[in-house]
Amino acid sequence: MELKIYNSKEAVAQSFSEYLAQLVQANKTTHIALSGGSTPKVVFDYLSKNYRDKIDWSTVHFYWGDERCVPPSDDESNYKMTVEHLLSKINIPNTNVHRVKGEDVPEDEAIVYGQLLEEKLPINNTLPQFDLVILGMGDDGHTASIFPYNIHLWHSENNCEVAIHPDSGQRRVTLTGQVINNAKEVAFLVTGDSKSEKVREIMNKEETASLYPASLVAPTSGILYWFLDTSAAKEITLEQS
Ligand SMILES: O=C1O[C@H](COP(=O)(O)O)[C@@H](O)[C@H](O)[C@H]1O
Repeated sequence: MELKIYNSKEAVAQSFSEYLAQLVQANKTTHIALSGGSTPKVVFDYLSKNYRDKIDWSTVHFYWGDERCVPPSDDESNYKMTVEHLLSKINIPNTNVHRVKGEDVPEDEAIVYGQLLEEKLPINNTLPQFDLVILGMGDDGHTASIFPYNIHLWHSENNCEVAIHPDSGQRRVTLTGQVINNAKEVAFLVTGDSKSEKVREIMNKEETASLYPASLVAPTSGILYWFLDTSAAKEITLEQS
């Protein structure tokens, strides 16, 4: 695990964008699972402004680590956020964008999307393998759409599951642990004060950390990055990091 800490959200976006550009350049095709949330939005803005012509987007295929079960025109849609902040501003073929159909019946879409991953991605260790899974972490320690109260979904034998947001009751389709931990590389993007407690518990390997799905992210490849700003990282103790 590699911890990368920067002074601001913008500096996180800059560093992550450099990392992404190098990864794409090193591969003929790069399959990436995207995250929703506040930090990816800043990263997408940075990429669209600074890497519009510096990345060959035709070699990149985008998927989603989780999606809210709403139509793609809904403000809650992770796909819509990505279109507005990145996809509409770069030159990427539509055929390279593999969205979760949030408007379909969630239980059906979880199966369909799991099959799509098996068709589109290389299979390694009998499972679809992303080159990169980008993750956020909620204030409650959730990642993708696996929440502390339904942490058992992480261990599902399916590629995707339906999860329900604990407060809003909103249904979501989410990747499960077997696919996330099978990725070649996984990168968390986490910023802001409200994340610092959970970041500390996870980084310091405190007993409570096991309650949080984000603590279960441990790709078998061993390549895991946490891109943090100083606000999110402020409670990590030096000797533990
Ligand atoms: O609901 C979601 O939240 C998490 C974390 O988002 P953040 O705004 O707290 O950074 C995100 O990873 C996930 O994709 C999204 O659907």
